Amino acid sequence: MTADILIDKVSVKYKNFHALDNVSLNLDREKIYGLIGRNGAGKTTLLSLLASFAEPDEGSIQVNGHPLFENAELMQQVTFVYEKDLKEESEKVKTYLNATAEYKPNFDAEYAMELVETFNLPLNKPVYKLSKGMQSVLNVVIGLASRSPITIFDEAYSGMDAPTREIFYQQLLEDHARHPRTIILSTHLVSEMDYLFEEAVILHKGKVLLHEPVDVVLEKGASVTGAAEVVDEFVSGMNQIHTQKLGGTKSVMVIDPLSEEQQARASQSGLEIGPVSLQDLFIHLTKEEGQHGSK
Ligand SMILES: Nc1ncnc2c1ncn2[C@@H]1O[C@H](COP(=O)(O)OP(=O)(O)OP(=O)(O)O)[C@@H](O)[C@H]1O
Repeated sequence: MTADILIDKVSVKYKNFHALDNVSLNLDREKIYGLIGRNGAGKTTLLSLLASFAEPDEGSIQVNGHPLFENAELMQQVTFVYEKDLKEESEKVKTYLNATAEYKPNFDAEYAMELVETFNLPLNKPVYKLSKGMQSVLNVVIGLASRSPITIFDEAYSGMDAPTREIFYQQLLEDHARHPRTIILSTHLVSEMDYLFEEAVILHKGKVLLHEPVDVVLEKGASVTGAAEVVDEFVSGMNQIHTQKLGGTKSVMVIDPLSEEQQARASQSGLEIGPVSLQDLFIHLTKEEGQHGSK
């Protein structure tokens, strides 16, 4: 089974505050989604609904055309990986993994053992004695080996060091290619993880600000790099969202898409044109009045 998710006009309220405000999203099966948003944007609230931890106050969520909430069969198809507190877990890693496998219908024990070796996870250590990073690894191993049609990683990597995260990203891409499924990655590590995403969803103050394929997002603007004075002249009058300067070289992100004529002119002037970065676009789109970046 693979899964389509239809989130239709969903709102979640805490007293008068809307954590989610009329959110509609259609998530196609087998894609990898990046869910990004500033602190408090509503990411975990949304993902908790997909994990059936709660029901929306308004609107509905359907998976493959069936309402998700309290649907035991569909809930079995969802794995929600988050920074779970494991300090009460006294059983060994091996026992913990075996126990998890029992309620995950697609769990691949052989793949779990491969991951244990790859990440150097100590099978005979009690779970509560694992370092914070290794506890994240255990959560992530369960997420990958569960092979659930809907797999959600909610900032599940914060404890992991950079080389370990890199192994996770590689495993995720390789296993997704072997066993395509819907994967949602919520993260603040946008520039590190953007290459994993097929589609990006930006949540802002409980609303969907953007939902588009990443390659379309990257065409919304451009980075212009070259000799500072040539760059300055070229981008003059354009909507500039980020500037970096190193010696005489300057790189400016603009969010005007460049015409063919402009691209030709840039290359004649010795300028290098690249895509806009998802992170810069995200910062730009969610900037509050009065907040300034490195411009
Ligand atoms: N139980 C609750 N009671 C009241 N407000 C809540 C509750 N849970 C979440 N909120 C509020 O809802 C908003 C969205 O929270 P949420 O945890 O979904 O954000 P997030 O995008 O995951 O943030 P972060 O990136 O900081 O983890 C926040 O303003 C938060 O304070």
